[in-house]
Amino acid sequence: MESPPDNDVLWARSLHFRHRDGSPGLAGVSLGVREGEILAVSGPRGSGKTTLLRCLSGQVPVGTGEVWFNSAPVHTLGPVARERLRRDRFGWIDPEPVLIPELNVWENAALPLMLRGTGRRRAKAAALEWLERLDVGDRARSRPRELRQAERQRVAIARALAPAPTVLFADEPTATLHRADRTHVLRTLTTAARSHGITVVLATHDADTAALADRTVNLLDGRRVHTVHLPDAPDAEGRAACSLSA
Ligand SMILES: Nc1ncnc2c1ncn2[C@@H]1O[C@H](COP(=O)(O)OP(=O)(O)OP(=O)(O)O)[C@@H](O)[C@H]1O
Repeated sequence: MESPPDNDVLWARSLHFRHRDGSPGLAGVSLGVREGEILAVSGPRGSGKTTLLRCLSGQVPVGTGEVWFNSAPVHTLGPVARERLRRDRFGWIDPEPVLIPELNVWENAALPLMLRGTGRRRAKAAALEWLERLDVGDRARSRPRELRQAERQRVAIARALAPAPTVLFADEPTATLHRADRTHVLRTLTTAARSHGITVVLATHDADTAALADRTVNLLDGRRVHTVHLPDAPDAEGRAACSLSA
């Protein structure tokens, strides 16, 4: 078995994935993510970005292929070990914020730290620090329903960053935000990741968002491609231009 390169924090080889209903998800994706890197996974809707992030983060078991984290196999782990890995080493941001309505904002942001065993006081301090950085510190005692959507997404991002995960998976984290909010939140996220050495895998179909990353991997129909050029208007045949990788 080929071993992953030492400086890749995540490494995947020939990932194939089919959804439960038989829909194709991934068709032989290989990639490496270097430590501290911000990697954009780009491609049009339905190209497999979310599926790839879910496979890399151990949310779902891969069909065939390998996923390695810090030179240890993830693809051979059972559900409990994968769950522990996700809790202790990974962070996740969904396109839409999923917060617990019964908890206030700081409790939501502190929850992953407390689940890892951090005491309530320290978890609260870390949560408040990140909420401040994301400009929602003044909403710390509010319930999620009292916040605007953009504020809720900032809370979800603070919650993902507070435990300083080794790898943060961000699935279209600013897709639902207005342009001004989007730029600010993305810059906060990438600056925070760089200053804390957090590796980020960022799924996006937006070229401006991908431009903030160190490197971009393009997907189309569950495969890696060299380029995915999405013109403003569809070309003569109504399709985006693309070229398949070897
Ligand atoms: N749970 C599911 N069951 C069946 N098919 C699915 C499921 N989730 C995704 N798919 C299909 O798998 C393919 C890849 O979907 P995926 O969500 O990974 O793409 P994506 O690039 O993240 O798209 P988007 O930008 O719209 O989120 C699509 O054809 C999609 O319809």
